[in-house]
Amino acid sequence: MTSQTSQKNNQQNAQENPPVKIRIRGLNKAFGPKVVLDGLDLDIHEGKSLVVIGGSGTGKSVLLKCILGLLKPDSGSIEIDGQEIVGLGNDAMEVVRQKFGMLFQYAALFDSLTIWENVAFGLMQAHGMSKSDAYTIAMEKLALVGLGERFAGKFPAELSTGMRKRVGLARAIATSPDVLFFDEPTTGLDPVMGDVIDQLIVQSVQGLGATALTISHDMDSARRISDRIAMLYDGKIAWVGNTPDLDTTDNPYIHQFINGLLEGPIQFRLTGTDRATG
Ligand SMILES: Nc1ncnc2c1ncn2[C@@H]1O[C@H](COP(=O)(O)OP(=O)(O)OP(=O)(O)O)[C@@H](O)[C@H]1O
Repeated sequence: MTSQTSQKNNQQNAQENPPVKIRIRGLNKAFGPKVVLDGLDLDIHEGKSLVVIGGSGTGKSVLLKCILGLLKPDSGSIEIDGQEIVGLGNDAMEVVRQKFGMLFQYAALFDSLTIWENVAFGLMQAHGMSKSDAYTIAMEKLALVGLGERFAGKFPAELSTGMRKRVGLARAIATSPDVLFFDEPTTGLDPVMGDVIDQLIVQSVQGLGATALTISHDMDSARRISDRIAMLYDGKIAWVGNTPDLDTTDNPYIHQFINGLLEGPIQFRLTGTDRATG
């Protein structure tokens, strides 16, 4: 093999298998007798967009909150850039969170702040930027999500749900974070606006070269925004793979979930109080 060929192969491998940005091993979380995460393992590769899918109450939000340091796992490991974050104190976790941008399910904007102030908030608070510099960046990010200057001075209550989501996205990318988290990004949106938000998410993640983790039960959206999909069931990852492989895998959990079938290994809960056992 020539050195050129070998270099090319190495580049290909590096593209296919970028380093792991977030490494989760043996993650456990229970609330009283209710086991939600049960020895969960997952790798999220740098610069890739991974969507965690799964039915209601399977623990997607609990997993996200553990990674964000908002919930303390009972045991297990979460490494971000090789740094263990389980057990970190508040101050140290705050420093880790500076790498993060987050779009919450209902955008979670501050009602009393204007649109540009919402976008600029993290730049000024966590990153100590001056008001005028933060304003300039906020306007750039708002323009990226299709919101012009005339929206800057409005308040969240004056905007539609879809526009608030765009503002939430502008805020999430304002600090040019390494890692972006999206919590059910299309919930509450009509299909057209859902599609628009998905496209903006893809553009934003690619534009920043960020690693993205999304939790969702909207399969159309999950397919649009992901490179990889992981399915959470019964406290563990029941399947993880490249998005195009969703349709060819013979994994029975994926087959049942994406086709919305009643028959299969997934046990549907009617009470919401007992843990699935299938
Ligand atoms: N703070 C808490 N205290 C007690 N139980 C909790 C707490 N947070 C989550 N749970 C329970 O953990 C389980 C998983 O919840 P979670 O919100 O992670 O599910 P989910 O997969 O995100 O569901 P959905 O798609 O409906 O949002 C649920 O049974 C929920 O009631």
